[in-house]
Amino acid sequence: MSKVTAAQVFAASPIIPVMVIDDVKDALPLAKALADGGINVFEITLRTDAAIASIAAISQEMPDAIVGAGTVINPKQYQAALDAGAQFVISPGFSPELLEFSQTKEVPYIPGVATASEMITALSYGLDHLKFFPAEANGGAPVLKAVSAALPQIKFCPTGGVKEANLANYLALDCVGTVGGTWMIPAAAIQSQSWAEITQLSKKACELVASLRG
Ligand SMILES: O=C(O)C(=O)C[C@H](O)[C@H](O)COP(=O)(O)O
Repeated sequence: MSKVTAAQVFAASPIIPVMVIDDVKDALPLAKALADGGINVFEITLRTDAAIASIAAISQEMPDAIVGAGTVINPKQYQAALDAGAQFVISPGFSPELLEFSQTKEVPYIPGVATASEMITALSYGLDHLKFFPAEANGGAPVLKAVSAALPQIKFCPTGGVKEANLANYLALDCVGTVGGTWMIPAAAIQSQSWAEITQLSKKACELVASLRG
Protein backbone atom coordinates (compact mmCIF):
# COMPACT_ATOMS: atom_id res chain seq x y z
CA MET A 1 0.00 0.00 0.00
CA SER A 2 1.53 3.26 -1.07
CA LYS A 3 0.76 6.87 -0.26
CA VAL A 4 -1.20 8.76 -2.89
CA THR A 5 -2.45 12.30 -3.35
CA ALA A 6 -6.03 13.20 -4.25
CA ALA A 7 -4.74 14.11 -7.73
CA GLN A 8 -3.26 10.62 -8.07
CA VAL A 9 -6.55 9.04 -6.97
CA PHE A 10 -8.41 10.96 -9.68
CA ALA A 11 -5.73 10.21 -12.28
CA ALA A 12 -5.60 6.51 -11.46
CA SER A 13 -9.11 5.77 -12.66
CA PRO A 14 -11.77 7.69 -14.59
CA ILE A 15 -14.39 5.76 -12.61
CA ILE A 16 -14.58 5.29 -8.85
CA PRO A 17 -17.08 2.58 -7.95
CA VAL A 18 -19.07 3.25 -4.78
CA MET A 19 -19.06 -0.18 -3.14
CA VAL A 20 -21.75 -1.14 -0.65
CA ILE A 21 -20.47 -4.31 1.03
CA ASP A 22 -22.82 -5.99 3.47
CA ASP A 23 -20.75 -9.11 4.03
CA VAL A 24 -16.96 -9.03 4.29
CA LYS A 25 -16.72 -12.30 2.38
CA ASP A 26 -17.88 -10.39 -0.72
CA ALA A 27 -15.16 -7.74 -0.40
CA LEU A 28 -12.33 -9.46 -2.25
CA PRO A 29 -14.36 -11.15 -4.99
CA LEU A 30 -16.09 -7.82 -5.67
CA ALA A 31 -12.83 -5.85 -5.76
CA LYS A 32 -11.23 -8.48 -8.00
CA ALA A 33 -14.24 -8.47 -10.33
CA LEU A 34 -13.90 -4.70 -10.71
CA ALA A 35 -10.13 -4.94 -11.20
CA ASP A 36 -10.60 -7.65 -13.84
CA GLY A 37 -12.84 -5.17 -15.65
CA GLY A 38 -10.16 -2.45 -15.49
CA ILE A 39 -11.13 -0.51 -12.34
CA ASN A 40 -8.63 -0.49 -9.50
CA VAL A 41 -9.64 2.52 -7.40
CA PHE A 42 -12.33 1.69 -4.86
CA GLU A 43 -14.62 3.73 -2.64
CA ILE A 44 -15.98 1.49 0.09
CA THR A 45 -18.85 3.24 1.78
CA LEU A 46 -18.88 3.13 5.56
CA ARG A 47 -22.66 2.78 5.45
CA THR A 48 -22.34 -0.92 6.31
CA ASP A 49 -20.89 -2.74 9.32
CA ALA A 50 -18.65 -4.78 7.02
CA ALA A 51 -16.97 -1.73 5.50
CA ILE A 52 -13.93 -1.36 7.76
CA ALA A 53 -13.05 -5.05 7.59
CA SER A 54 -13.56 -4.92 3.82
CA ILE A 55 -11.14 -2.00 3.49
CA ALA A 56 -8.57 -3.94 5.51
CA ALA A 57 -9.02 -7.12 3.45
CA ILE A 58 -8.77 -5.39 0.07
CA SER A 59 -5.80 -3.24 1.16
CA GLN A 60 -3.91 -6.31 2.29
CA GLU A 61 -4.71 -8.60 -0.62
CA MET A 62 -4.61 -6.10 -3.49
CA PRO A 63 -1.55 -3.89 -2.97
CA ASP A 64 -1.79 -2.44 -6.48
CA ALA A 65 -5.30 -1.11 -5.90
CA ILE A 66 -6.10 2.29 -4.38
CA VAL A 67 -8.58 1.73 -1.58
CA GLY A 68 -10.68 4.57 -0.20
CA ALA A 69 -13.26 4.94 2.53
CA GLY A 70 -16.52 6.61 1.52
CA THR A 71 -19.40 8.23 3.37
CA VAL A 72 -17.01 9.29 6.12
CA ILE A 73 -19.00 11.73 8.24
CA ASN A 74 -16.96 12.13 11.44
CA PRO A 75 -13.32 11.98 12.63
CA LYS A 76 -13.91 8.66 14.41
CA GLN A 77 -14.83 6.99 11.12
CA TYR A 78 -11.97 8.82 9.41
CA GLN A 79 -9.47 7.37 11.89
CA ALA A 80 -10.99 3.87 11.71
CA ALA A 81 -10.64 3.99 7.92
CA LEU A 82 -6.98 5.02 8.18
CA ASP A 83 -6.31 2.27 10.71
CA ALA A 84 -7.80 -0.24 8.26
CA GLY A 85 -5.44 0.94 5.53
CA ALA A 86 -7.57 3.39 3.53
CA GLN A 87 -5.44 5.47 1.13
CA PHE A 88 -8.03 8.22 0.72
CA VAL A 89 -11.13 9.41 2.53
CA ILE A 90 -14.19 10.75 0.74
CA SER A 91 -17.47 12.19 2.04
CA PRO A 92 -20.82 13.22 0.62
CA GLY A 93 -20.28 16.60 2.32
CA PHE A 94 -17.98 17.97 5.02
CA SER A 95 -18.07 19.45 8.48
CA PRO A 96 -15.69 21.90 10.11
CA GLU A 97 -14.40 19.10 12.35
CA LEU A 98 -13.75 16.80 9.38
CA LEU A 99 -11.88 19.57 7.56
CA GLU A 100 -9.79 20.31 10.66
CA PHE A 101 -9.11 16.61 11.26
CA SER A 102 -8.05 16.09 7.64
CA GLN A 103 -5.37 18.75 8.06
CA THR A 104 -3.64 16.57 10.66
CA LYS A 105 -3.50 13.52 8.35
CA GLU A 106 -1.39 12.68 5.35
CA VAL A 107 -4.05 10.56 3.69
CA PRO A 108 -5.96 12.81 1.27
CA TYR A 109 -9.46 13.97 2.06
CA ILE A 110 -11.99 14.51 -0.73
CA PRO A 111 -15.00 16.33 0.72
CA GLY A 112 -18.38 16.49 -0.97
CA VAL A 113 -19.68 19.84 -2.18
CA ALA A 114 -22.73 21.15 -3.98
CA THR A 115 -22.44 24.95 -3.88
CA ALA A 116 -19.83 27.56 -4.77
CA SER A 117 -19.60 28.55 -1.09
CA GLU A 118 -18.79 24.98 -0.08
CA MET A 119 -16.20 24.78 -2.84
CA ILE A 120 -14.57 28.01 -1.60
CA THR A 121 -14.56 26.66 1.95
CA ALA A 122 -12.83 23.47 0.79
CA LEU A 123 -10.29 25.53 -1.17
CA SER A 124 -9.51 27.52 1.97
CA TYR A 125 -8.28 24.22 3.47
CA GLY A 126 -6.11 23.56 0.44
CA LEU A 127 -8.53 20.95 -0.93
CA ASP A 128 -9.05 21.26 -4.67
CA HIS A 129 -10.16 17.70 -5.57
CA LEU A 130 -13.80 17.51 -4.53
CA LYS A 131 -16.79 15.21 -4.84
CA PHE A 132 -19.81 16.92 -6.46
CA PHE A 133 -22.73 15.27 -4.71
CA PRO A 134 -25.45 14.37 -5.51
CA ALA A 135 -24.39 15.27 -9.02
CA GLU A 136 -27.51 14.79 -11.12
CA ALA A 137 -29.93 16.08 -8.49
CA ASN A 138 -27.81 19.23 -8.18
CA GLY A 139 -28.06 20.04 -11.86
CA GLY A 140 -25.38 17.78 -13.25
CA ALA A 141 -22.80 18.74 -15.85
CA PRO A 142 -24.26 22.21 -16.70
CA VAL A 143 -23.79 23.29 -13.07
CA LEU A 144 -20.21 22.03 -13.00
CA LYS A 145 -19.49 23.81 -16.26
CA ALA A 146 -20.87 27.08 -14.89
CA VAL A 147 -19.13 26.82 -11.53
CA SER A 148 -15.77 25.88 -12.99
CA ALA A 149 -15.76 29.10 -15.02
CA ALA A 150 -15.41 30.86 -11.66
CA LEU A 151 -13.36 28.19 -9.87
CA PRO A 152 -11.18 26.60 -12.56
CA GLN A 153 -8.65 25.32 -10.02
CA ILE A 154 -11.05 22.60 -8.78
CA LYS A 155 -11.24 19.06 -10.14
CA PHE A 156 -14.46 17.21 -9.45
CA CYS A 157 -15.64 13.67 -8.97
CA PRO A 158 -19.37 13.94 -9.74
CA THR A 159 -21.26 11.18 -7.94
CA GLY A 160 -24.95 10.44 -7.55
CA GLY A 161 -27.07 9.59 -10.58
CA VAL A 162 -24.07 9.22 -12.88
CA LYS A 163 -24.52 6.38 -15.35
CA GLU A 164 -23.70 5.34 -18.89
CA ALA A 165 -26.42 7.54 -20.37
CA ASN A 166 -25.03 10.79 -18.91
CA LEU A 167 -21.32 9.94 -18.60
CA ALA A 168 -20.46 11.83 -21.80
CA ASN A 169 -21.85 15.09 -20.37
CA TYR A 170 -19.43 14.91 -17.44
CA LEU A 171 -16.36 13.62 -19.25
CA ALA A 172 -16.64 16.45 -21.77
CA LEU A 173 -15.69 18.88 -18.98
CA ASP A 174 -12.04 19.61 -18.12
CA CYS A 175 -13.04 20.15 -14.49
CA VAL A 176 -14.16 16.51 -14.19
CA GLY A 177 -11.24 14.35 -13.11
CA THR A 178 -13.16 11.15 -12.48
CA VAL A 179 -16.75 10.07 -11.82
CA GLY A 180 -18.24 8.00 -9.02
CA GLY A 181 -21.13 5.61 -9.23
CA THR A 182 -22.71 2.27 -8.67
CA TRP A 183 -24.02 1.42 -12.12
CA MET A 184 -21.39 -1.30 -12.67
CA ILE A 185 -22.16 -2.92 -9.31
CA PRO A 186 -25.87 -3.79 -9.16
CA ALA A 187 -26.80 -4.81 -5.61
CA ALA A 188 -28.48 -7.94 -6.99
CA ALA A 189 -25.22 -9.00 -8.67
CA ILE A 190 -23.37 -8.78 -5.34
CA GLN A 191 -26.15 -10.69 -3.61
CA SER A 192 -26.07 -13.47 -6.17
CA GLN A 193 -22.25 -13.30 -6.32
CA SER A 194 -22.39 -12.74 -10.08
CA TRP A 195 -18.78 -11.55 -10.24
CA ALA A 196 -18.47 -12.16 -13.99
CA GLU A 197 -21.40 -9.80 -14.56
CA ILE A 198 -19.64 -7.08 -12.54
CA THR A 199 -16.44 -7.59 -14.53
CA GLN A 200 -18.44 -7.32 -17.74
CA LEU A 201 -20.18 -4.11 -16.62
CA SER A 202 -16.85 -2.62 -15.47
CA LYS A 203 -15.21 -3.47 -18.77
CA LYS A 204 -18.08 -1.86 -20.63
CA ALA A 205 -17.81 1.26 -18.44
CA CYS A 206 -14.05 1.52 -19.06
CA GLU A 207 -14.52 1.05 -22.81
CA LEU A 208 -17.14 3.76 -22.83
CA VAL A 209 -14.85 6.15 -20.96
CA ALA A 210 -11.98 5.36 -23.35
CA SER A 211 -14.17 6.06 -26.37
CA LEU A 212 -15.42 9.34 -24.85
CA ARG A 213 -12.04 10.60 -23.72
CA GLY A 214 -10.28 9.41 -26.88
O1 LIG B 1 -22.72 7.30 0.39
C1 LIG B 1 -22.12 8.07 -0.34
O2 LIG B 1 -21.16 8.75 0.06
C2 LIG B 1 -22.51 8.18 -1.75
O3 LIG B 1 -21.72 8.55 -2.58
C3 LIG B 1 -23.92 7.79 -2.10
C4 LIG B 1 -24.15 6.89 -3.28
O4 LIG B 1 -23.67 5.60 -3.06
C5 LIG B 1 -23.61 7.44 -4.55
O5 LIG B 1 -24.21 8.66 -4.74
C6 LIG B 1 -23.81 6.55 -5.72
O6 LIG B 1 -25.01 6.85 -6.31
P1 LIG B 1 -25.54 6.13 -7.63
O7 LIG B 1 -24.39 5.96 -8.55
O8 LIG B 1 -26.58 7.08 -8.13
O9 LIG B 1 -26.12 4.83 -7.17
